[in-house]
Amino acid sequence: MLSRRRPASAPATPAPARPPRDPRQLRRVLAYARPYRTLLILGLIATLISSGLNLIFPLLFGRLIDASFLRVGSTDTGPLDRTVLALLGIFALSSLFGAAQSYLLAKVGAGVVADLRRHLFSHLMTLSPRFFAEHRTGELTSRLTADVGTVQAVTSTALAQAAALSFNIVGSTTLLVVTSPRLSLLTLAVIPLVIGTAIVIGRRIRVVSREVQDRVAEANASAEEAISGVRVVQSFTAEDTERGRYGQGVLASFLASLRRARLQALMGGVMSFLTFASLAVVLWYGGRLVMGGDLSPGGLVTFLIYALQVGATVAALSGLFSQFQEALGASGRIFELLDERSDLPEPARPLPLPRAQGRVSFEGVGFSYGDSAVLHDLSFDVPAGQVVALVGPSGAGKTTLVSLIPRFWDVTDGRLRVDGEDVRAYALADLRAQVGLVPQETLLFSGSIEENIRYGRPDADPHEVEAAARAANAHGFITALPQGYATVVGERGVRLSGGQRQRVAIARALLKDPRILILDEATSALDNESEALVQQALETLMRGRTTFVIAHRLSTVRNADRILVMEGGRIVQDGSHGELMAAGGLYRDLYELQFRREQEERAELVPGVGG
Ligand SMILES: Nc1ncnc2c1ncn2[C@@H]1O[C@H](COP(=O)(O)OP(=O)(O)OP(=O)(O)O)[C@@H](O)[C@H]1O
Repeated sequence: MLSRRRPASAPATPAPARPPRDPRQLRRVLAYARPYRTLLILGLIATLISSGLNLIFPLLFGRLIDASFLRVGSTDTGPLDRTVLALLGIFALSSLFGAAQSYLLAKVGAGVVADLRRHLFSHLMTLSPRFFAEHRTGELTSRLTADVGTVQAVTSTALAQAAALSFNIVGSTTLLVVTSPRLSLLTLAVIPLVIGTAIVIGRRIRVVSREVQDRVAEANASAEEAISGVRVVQSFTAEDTERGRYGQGVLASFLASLRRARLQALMGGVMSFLTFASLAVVLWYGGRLVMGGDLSPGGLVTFLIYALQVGATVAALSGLFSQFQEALGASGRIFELLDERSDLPEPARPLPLPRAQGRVSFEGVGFSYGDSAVLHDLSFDVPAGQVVALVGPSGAGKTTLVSLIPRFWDVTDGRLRVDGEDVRAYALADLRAQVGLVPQETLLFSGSIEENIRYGRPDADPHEVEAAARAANAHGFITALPQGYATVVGERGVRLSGGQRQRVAIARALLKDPRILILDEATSALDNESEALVQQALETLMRGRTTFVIAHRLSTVRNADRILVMEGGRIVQDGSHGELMAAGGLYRDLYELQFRREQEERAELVPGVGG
């Protein structure tokens, strides 16, 4: 793609600013659960029923104890039998509702995650190259996977759990007090201690959790770069460098995870100590009440179970609290992306552009990437159908110039017109539908060759696909493949040669039939036969279209209607090959340096060709 090249000076991914952890975000997250509200409410009801049932069983347990232990020697097992039956019934119902809850809520969670991922991805697709120059791919995919996953729980299980736990805590505390007010006072004294610990340690855990996520995202980003550029890595035998880079990322996330694990262990330890210590105290004091005849043994058991329930509920609530906080962090990062707006504004009332003629005019165009001015005061007019070659030293701004035409970037100064109207007056999609792009490095998507050719016009019929492939000199090699047009090409079309990939890309552009064409000529040499086929295909493609070609080959330059010579972001020469040769200057220098050699090599390779 035109925006592919990121020079060394391009801004590295800035350290992500901490997104505001605004509790209002939760409402935004919950909005994603809205389409599933029926399921959510059913899940909530199931949760409440099952936790309500859980409130009854300690009572029955107490009764069970009194019905057996206090009746040593009695033969009437009736009360015991009935109590056990009731217990079994309650367990059965509670498990049933528990299962219903878990399924219903999982369904909500999965639905929310799917929607959020789709939404986030579709939003990312609207953003401009500027955004992608500032964010690393791995970081973005990590938002799509890890962060969305973190948010999932909140919209489903965590929400229901919070409701159930709150219900539970009110219920079991009330029953606790009813069972024994004096014991309750003692037990409830522990609770502030538990909550205090949970808040203090929980806050640290949240900070560290966020760090874990950040480190994982960074490690992902470097893995992604190394994997997608594995050939470059291997060709530079830079495996160790990459191993080191990724290893460091993994180490950082490992260390952060360890810190989190330590805090979690501390929290768990403190909590369980508090739980068991208060249990011991309750047993001690409760035992004295039973000895004094103020409480039955069954009553003490009932009390103990309620007390345990209260403790467990408080612990669960604190866990839930940190889960909510984590989700708040993750949703912050997600909404940060969702709030990112493309810096390419769409006109409120776009001009229609059914089929452009293809006239392109630059009027005093200037362009800066951020603060660095790259193009200065460019003015020229290209009539429809003309072939313009752009030549100039590296970094002169050729790629930048052509990427203004489909509005990958907007001009900073002046005006760029297509068919006499400012490009910003058209709908972006309409404008881009008129512009075809054949980049230097062909990107084929994973899928069949046919799908790849059809990419720019999904509704094309198979005949049109074939006609485009024929015109691009690709039909021959495609039909020679075992599966023909249905042959699946790898992630980056690795199973095709460079020249074949280019011809598929040319077929793709032909099928789209754009009025304006941008070619970034490949610099890497193809063998002569392949090059001739590609060249021929390109000529077919250029026919009748306004073409801008970033030219690296002499033949392209010489056949162009017009050559724009760029240097330092300005057009320094403008004319045909003959005119520019006659005029002398940069073009002739470039010609002598760059193209003359090509000409000579050719002459040596193929006697009689060249000249
Ligand atoms: N995304 C970007 N952010 C910041 N600066 C950029 C960006 N892309 C290009 N530049 C800078 O803009 C200048 C022009 O780059 P451009 O790629 O347009 O040159 P070019 O003539 O196409 O070079 P080449 O022939 O090497 O491809 C260079 O100095 C480059 O460093």
